[in-house]
Amino acid sequence: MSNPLRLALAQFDFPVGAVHQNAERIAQMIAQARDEYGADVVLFPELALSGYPPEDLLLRPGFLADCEAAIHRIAASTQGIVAVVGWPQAAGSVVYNAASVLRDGHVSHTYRKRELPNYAVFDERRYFDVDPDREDCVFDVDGVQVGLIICEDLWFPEPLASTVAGGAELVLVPNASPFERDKHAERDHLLAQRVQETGVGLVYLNVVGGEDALVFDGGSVVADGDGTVHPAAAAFTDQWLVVDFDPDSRRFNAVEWMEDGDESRDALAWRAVVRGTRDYCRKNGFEKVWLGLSGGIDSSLVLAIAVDAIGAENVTAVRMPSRYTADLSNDLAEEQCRTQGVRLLTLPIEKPFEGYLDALAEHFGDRPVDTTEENLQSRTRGALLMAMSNKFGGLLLTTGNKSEYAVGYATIYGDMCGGYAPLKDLYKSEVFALARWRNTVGDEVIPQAVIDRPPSAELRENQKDQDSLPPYDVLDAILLRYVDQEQSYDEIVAAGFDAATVERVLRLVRISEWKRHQSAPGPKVSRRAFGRERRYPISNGYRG
Ligand SMILES: NC(=O)c1ccc[n+]([C@@H]2O[C@H](COP(=O)([O-])OP(=O)(O)OC[C@H]3O[C@@H](n4cnc5c(N)ncnc54)[C@H](O)[C@@H]3O)[C@@H](O)[C@H]2O)c1
Ligand SMILES: Nc1ncnc2c1ncn2[C@@H]1O[C@H](COP(=O)(O)O)[C@@H](O)[C@H]1O
Ligand SMILES: N[C@@H](CCC(=O)O)C(=O)O
Ligand SMILES: O=P(O)(O)OP(=O)(O)O
Repeated sequence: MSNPLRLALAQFDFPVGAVHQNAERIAQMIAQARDEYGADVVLFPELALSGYPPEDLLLRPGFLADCEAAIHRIAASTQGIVAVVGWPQAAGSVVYNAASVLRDGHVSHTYRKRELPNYAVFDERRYFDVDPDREDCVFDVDGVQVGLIICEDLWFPEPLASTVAGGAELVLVPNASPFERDKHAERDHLLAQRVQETGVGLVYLNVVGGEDALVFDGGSVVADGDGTVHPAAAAFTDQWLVVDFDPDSRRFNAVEWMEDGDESRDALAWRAVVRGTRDYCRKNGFEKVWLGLSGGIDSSLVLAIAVDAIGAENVTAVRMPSRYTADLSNDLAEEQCRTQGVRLLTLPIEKPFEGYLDALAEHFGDRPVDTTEENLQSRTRGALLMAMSNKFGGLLLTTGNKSEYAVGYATIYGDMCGGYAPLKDLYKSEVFALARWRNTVGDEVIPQAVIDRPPSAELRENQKDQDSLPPYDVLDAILLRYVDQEQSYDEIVAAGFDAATVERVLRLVRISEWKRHQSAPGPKVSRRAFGRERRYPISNGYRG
């Protein structure tokens, strides 16, 4: 009979680039895991020391040297416990995505990741090398053989199989796996499969927190050697997870483990956009946010996200009526702010808009009114909102959704003004669904009338989105196939969509690439987000 091994897993946020602060925190956490939880082993997420993804910071020799110095400082303070810490390890002219085993004041082992993800949001081969020796990492902790692999290694059978062949009874897997709707089920399936292949106990620890356009959900999990995958830890929640591993049965027993209350797709998506917004503000030094509130669904949802993210007292909504703004728009904006306790300012745009028109009149002559004047209203709002954020501080949130970004249905330097776009990776149909879901939790923060009214830019008399775009259910279905699933024009038409509509939508997506290149970041929620994941050329001759 062997004694159980106590493991403390640090499901926390380790901000990118904050090497010194991360190192200090990691050292404190190691002591806490030992003293408060009596842990034998404490595990940190992938590249916890540098944060993930450190991107081109990895090209700076000084950054790599700081990481190396920090890992040795942490090691020197590690006594009475084994700590596993992820960091970027430079060795001559190459860099490894590494995790080191720290104990008794020194680095006892360093494992180098073998499978470097280079797809979707990942570009690890730009920065890291694979060690040609591909050595496994297995170390002894109180008679238990503990193995170590890193994130993508688990998605291939070989690294785990060879670690187990090297004697591991328990394998630690630190991760930096960004949130994506539907990924949880895939992860659980993967873990079950690997455990069934090897019979080893598996610890999957994921980092948590928003980092620009990525949000890491945590959602860490352990799997027994007999194939049982335990319930995941609460997603988007910073917490210590403490488990005992029994080497005889190869089973885990939770000591401290908070699970999710609601793991539905909408609940997770909500928490992703809220966490992404909160962490973007926090990591960039913003306590307060601004937004233009129109009485439409997008700005209404962004308001609710902002309130959940940083608190009603830190949000200012601005309604900015024009000659085309319906009374209902102004009333609904007021109702939302009242329900949520948000400060509402009113800044009519009529006068500055008139001023622009006057200034341009001589040059425009008798040219007919067109989208120029429509966009000018949006730009007037953008200029005023940026002025408010300049004068009083705070971040302007921009309210565009994935459907609008896809087809360029937004005014550049107008409503696209702003530093962060919470809805950027949610199609309009998903915006509606999420608004309905949010209303099921507590107060009805998005008035039903906002959900029911037809979307409108209100930039001309009686304007409706549907005058210029296909109905959103059709548009989003085409976009999902074209953008998220990489289907061709022929495939989409073969699926039953009207050929002329498909051609129009695909053309709009193509010609608005330049707008997306200039757009604010927003949290990835889907399998194929614009930005670092879907990188298309602006000048692009491909049709298909
Ligand atoms: N969400 C909404 O409901 C909403 C809000 C505002 C505007 N809108 C709509 O969005 C549309 C915006 O109109 P728009 O796109 O013609 O105006 P825009 O001003 O956003 O973009 C047009 C301008 O972009 C520039 N441009 C075009 N292609 C370019 C390229 N490849 N590289 C660099 N610059 C380039 C040109 O200078 C052109 O004047 C309008 O139909 C408006 O009603 C919708
Ligand atoms: N009347 C308005 N008051 C404040 N903010 C507004 C108003 N109209 C539009 N906005 C802002 O612009 C975006 C995009 O508007 P669409 O209605 O989608 O064109 C909106 O979300 C507000 O932030
Ligand atoms: N396939 C992995 C790769 C992550 C990584 O190696 O960082 C994921 O998405 O979770
Ligand atoms: O951007 P909003 O809030 O004005 O929503 P809609 O475009 O649906 O009117």
